[in-house]
Amino acid sequence: MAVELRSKTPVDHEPEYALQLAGVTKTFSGFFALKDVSLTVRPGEIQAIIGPNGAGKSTLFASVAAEIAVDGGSVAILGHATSKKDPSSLVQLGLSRAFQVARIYPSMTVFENIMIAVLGIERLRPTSLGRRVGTFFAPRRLLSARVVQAATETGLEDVLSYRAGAISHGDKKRLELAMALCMEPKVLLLDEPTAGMSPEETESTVALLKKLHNDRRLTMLITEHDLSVVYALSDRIAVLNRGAIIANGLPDEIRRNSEVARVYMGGGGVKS
Ligand SMILES: Nc1ncnc2c1ncn2[C@@H]1O[C@H](COP(=O)(O)OP(=O)(O)OP(=O)(O)O)[C@@H](O)[C@H]1O
Repeated sequence: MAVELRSKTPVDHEPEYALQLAGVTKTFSGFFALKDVSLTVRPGEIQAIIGPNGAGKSTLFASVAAEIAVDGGSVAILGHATSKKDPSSLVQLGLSRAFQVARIYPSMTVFENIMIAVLGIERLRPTSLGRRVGTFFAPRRLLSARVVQAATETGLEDVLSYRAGAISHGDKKRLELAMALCMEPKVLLLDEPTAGMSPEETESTVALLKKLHNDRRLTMLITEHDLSVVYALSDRIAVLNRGAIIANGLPDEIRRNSEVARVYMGGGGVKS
């Protein structure tokens, strides 16, 4: 008689979508900042959101990060609905965010800044008993090793002892990225990752993001005004205009889309 063999532990299936927005609407005093926005991003994809000023990009990011409540529709991260969750519980779901203007502590050292992020995630980490572990019990040597690892991964190992306010603009953005990586994200939101950077800093940031994406198989949602960065990084590009997605496709499809060219660039194509 054939015996059916079954594993005793359930298989942990990866959800089909790392990020799913379904009919998301957000109004400010009756003005539609987002209008019935639906978007899906598969695990490991880099999805860009582009669009002219005021299109709704920041509102979309804030909706995904649960920093604002949406008026209609739903957002799910790795299969979990985010409604009624606060931003810190989204960290536990696997979401981290880096901002256009790096949110760091300028009077503290680079090491101390990263340590704050490491301690933050330690506090959120559940123990095998289902409790949240206190930071007091984690050996300092181990925590320090994680700080150094994040700094090395982002190219900050030589400036660990510097005051964060005194490092270059590019390094400040790397520092925020290092802090976001300490949260061990599966989905990373990147708001203008190369804003204000020199061409050299932009080039090395694009290379760093590609490397992090490959090494960690991160899903990334990115908004960026520099289209050469968008084309260099993205698997798919969605175009927002007046709160609605007017196109979403492969970089080449977006480059050739005449409606995108009309609303985004006033005609003439979407150039990198
Ligand atoms: N808190 C708010 N109160 C009122 N209106 C808002 C608020 N936040 C955004 N808006 C409006 O919603 C629309 C979308 O704004 P949003 O900042 O999301 O656009 P954006 O695409 O990020 O623009 P930019 O590229 O200039 O940063 C704009 O018309 C903006 O004025």
